[in-house]
Amino acid sequence: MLYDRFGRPVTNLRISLTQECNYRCFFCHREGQRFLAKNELTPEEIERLVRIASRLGIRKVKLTGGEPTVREDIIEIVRRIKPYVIDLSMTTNGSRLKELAKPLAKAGLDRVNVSLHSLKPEVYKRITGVGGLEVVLEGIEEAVKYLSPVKLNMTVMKGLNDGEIWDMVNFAAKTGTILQLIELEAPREMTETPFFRKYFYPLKPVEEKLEKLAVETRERRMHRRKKYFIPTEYGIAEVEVVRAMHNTVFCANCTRLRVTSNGKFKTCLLRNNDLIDFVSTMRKGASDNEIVEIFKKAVLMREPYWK
Ligand SMILES: Nc1nc2c(ncn2[C@@H]2O[C@H](COP(=O)(O)OP(=O)(O)OP(=O)(O)O)[C@@H](O)[C@H]2O)c(=O)[nH]1
Ligand code: SF4
Ligand code: SF4
Repeated sequence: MLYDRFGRPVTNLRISLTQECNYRCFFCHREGQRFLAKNELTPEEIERLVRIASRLGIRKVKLTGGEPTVREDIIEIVRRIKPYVIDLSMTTNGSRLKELAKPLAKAGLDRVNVSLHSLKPEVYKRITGVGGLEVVLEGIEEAVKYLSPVKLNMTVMKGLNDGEIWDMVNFAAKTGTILQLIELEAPREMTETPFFRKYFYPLKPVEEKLEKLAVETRERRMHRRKKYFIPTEYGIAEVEVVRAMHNTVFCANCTRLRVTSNGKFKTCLLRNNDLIDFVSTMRKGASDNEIVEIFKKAVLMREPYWK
């Protein structure tokens, strides 16, 4: 197991497979990547990286984007890396889940997180820039059959979807999914922008209400996020709250290292000076041990963002 200078173990890799996306969500953080040249990692390179990571005790991998399912070789990637991974998940906008849920599960994907910021077609379109809510709902229905758990990611934004939180709680119970309520987040220097001020919707009061209503509460190791079990007319809804802004506990319990789609380690979502290239070395014929050294260097550069 690798530990950083703050005693935080690195147990997860978040691999961005591409910067491309078929949506245009106006608040998109693109996993903290900015203006990268395409140069995407190949399935072989991703497999090699994950195999080396497993030697270092990293057995949880999340595939992200952009939108990971726009890669035509997504099934191959999942199939190649599953042998090294205990918990293999993906975060997706859900637009291709209807046709991909079953083959992805067959290839070895364990679970999926689907962005679902609204149940109203017009609001969904305003947020994603493209619409297509119906297809995503069908994709979620299909995903529940083959992947477990299916989580719904709802980024809550003032004046847009903040009135839909409780509808979404019911929807999660009804569909047997887990709801993640996500507070809008941004690097320090952007928190005073008109954009952020306009849409930031603090989830603390919502969390206090969930706390009161919950029949049970659990705490996850990662980020010490709380999970609430809320009774609804459809049964119990599981609700997680992701509140990263100014949250020192969240960062103190951050156990993930990011990998950019063009082959660099990225130590934190919100930093922009933290990239360590590994793919150039890999492409020059480096040994596994040389890649391990780059891994260690990246882990030693990790620092909690809010502290
Ligand atoms: N600041 C920060 N925010 C994160 C981090 N991980 C996830 N988030 C936020 O949580 C949102 C949802 O993340 P997902 O990709 O669905 O994954 P997750 O919920 O973190 O992971 P699992 O619950 O294990 O599936 C992201 O869009 C971010 O806004 C992190 O390490 N740091
Ligand atoms: S679906 Fe995800 S990657 Fe695509 S634009 Fe929206 S937030 Fe960004
Ligand atoms: S250090 Fe904090 S802000 Fe950075 S990735 Fe980890 S949890 Fe997110």
